[in-house]
Amino acid sequence: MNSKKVDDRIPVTVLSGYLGAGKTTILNHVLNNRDGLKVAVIVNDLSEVNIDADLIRDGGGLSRTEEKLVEMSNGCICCTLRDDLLQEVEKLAKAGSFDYILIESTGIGEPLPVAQTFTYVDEEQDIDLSKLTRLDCMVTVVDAHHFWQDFNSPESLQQRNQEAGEDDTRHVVHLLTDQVEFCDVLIINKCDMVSTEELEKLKNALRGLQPSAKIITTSYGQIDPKQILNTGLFDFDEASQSAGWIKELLKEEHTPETEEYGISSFVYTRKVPFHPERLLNWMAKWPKSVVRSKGLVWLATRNNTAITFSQAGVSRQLTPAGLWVASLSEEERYAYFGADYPKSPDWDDEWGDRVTKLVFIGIELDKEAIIDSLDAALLTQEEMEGNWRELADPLPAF
Ligand SMILES: Nc1nc2c(ncn2[C@@H]2O[C@H](COP(=O)(O)OP(=O)(O)OP(=O)(O)O)[C@@H](O)[C@H]2O)c(=O)[nH]1
Repeated sequence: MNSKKVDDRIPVTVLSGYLGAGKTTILNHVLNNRDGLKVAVIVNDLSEVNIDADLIRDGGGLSRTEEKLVEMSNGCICCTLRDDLLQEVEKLAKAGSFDYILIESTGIGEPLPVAQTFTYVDEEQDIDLSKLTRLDCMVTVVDAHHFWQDFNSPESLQQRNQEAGEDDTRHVVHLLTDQVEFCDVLIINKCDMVSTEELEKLKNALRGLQPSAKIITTSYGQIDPKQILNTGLFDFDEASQSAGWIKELLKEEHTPETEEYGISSFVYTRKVPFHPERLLNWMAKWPKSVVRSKGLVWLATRNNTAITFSQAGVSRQLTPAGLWVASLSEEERYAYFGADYPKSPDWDDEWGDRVTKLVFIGIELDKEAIIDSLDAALLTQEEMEGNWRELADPLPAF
């Protein structure tokens, strides 16, 4: 007897990617080459008028009787329309008449919360999509022609009138980074608009940001549908850890330089705090070769607070991440963690878990110059012995 378990859950592919990257073009191409699959399509548009839905209705060749196009407008499926997405997908899956669900997210949508919708049980609505559906593939589409312009832009979505709501303070580069760092397949579209050399450079940089995804290059979305349908690629834990900076941080052994694809990355680790003013001066003269960096920073003047450092393109941020475990009293540690408080691998008797640990990803990185200039921003021996509170600190209070 064949004991192989048949997975009868309906597979789902989600397309994300910044505005105008080519999601609808790809979707229509895939629909026109769907090889008999009965497909339900969900198209999400931030505005009231769902233009993409019209384009798919006109260009996707969906059967009016056997297939379905669901429009989700006036919001984003990763936030305001999340509940509606749950309900729509549940309805489609329960209908039992489709072989596949294809979702096109809005250009300003983040893929991670959409993926979570398929993997977590929604207690409030009592919907567990993981019983009905199988998230097959998270796809991010990148515009080869516009990528660098957007990635290097200091603009926020609000400045471009593209925000999801009044409290949406995201910058374009953060959105692009979130989209690229969370996917199984990365489609570089509009390759007709760049030279071979430019494309190679872009591919290298994207490979550094996202080392796990399959990268496909195309023009006008002319991909083989098999590359994004029934791939079996999605795995939540893997996707959550697929960003280049996480991979580098988790590596047990740091291979000195990965010259593969011309990209290199390294981790800068120091158990000496930074002088805040010198660190800010260093950040102001940002090394152009660095595409992405992220990690934790130990600042002398904020000795109790671990600080997250995140850079993508021209955007650089220092934000509080929480207290160092070492800054807590024994009673506080007990209250937070019980008898066994976590000791990170970087723990030492003098400073506990305080550490600076930064991942740098870039093209043709001058690693030694970066390390030397960062070292010059650490406290000197003399400063280590002085009063840290008196050091110049231009950062705002957290
Ligand atoms: N030159 C060129 N143009 C393309 C390519 N792919 C799509 N386009 C054009 O780019 C524009 C945007 O494409 P869409 O497929 O609508 O992009 P989208 O990501 O769905 O856009 P939004 O829904 O606004 O986020 C359209 O005018 C397409 O015809 C391509 O590979 N090369």
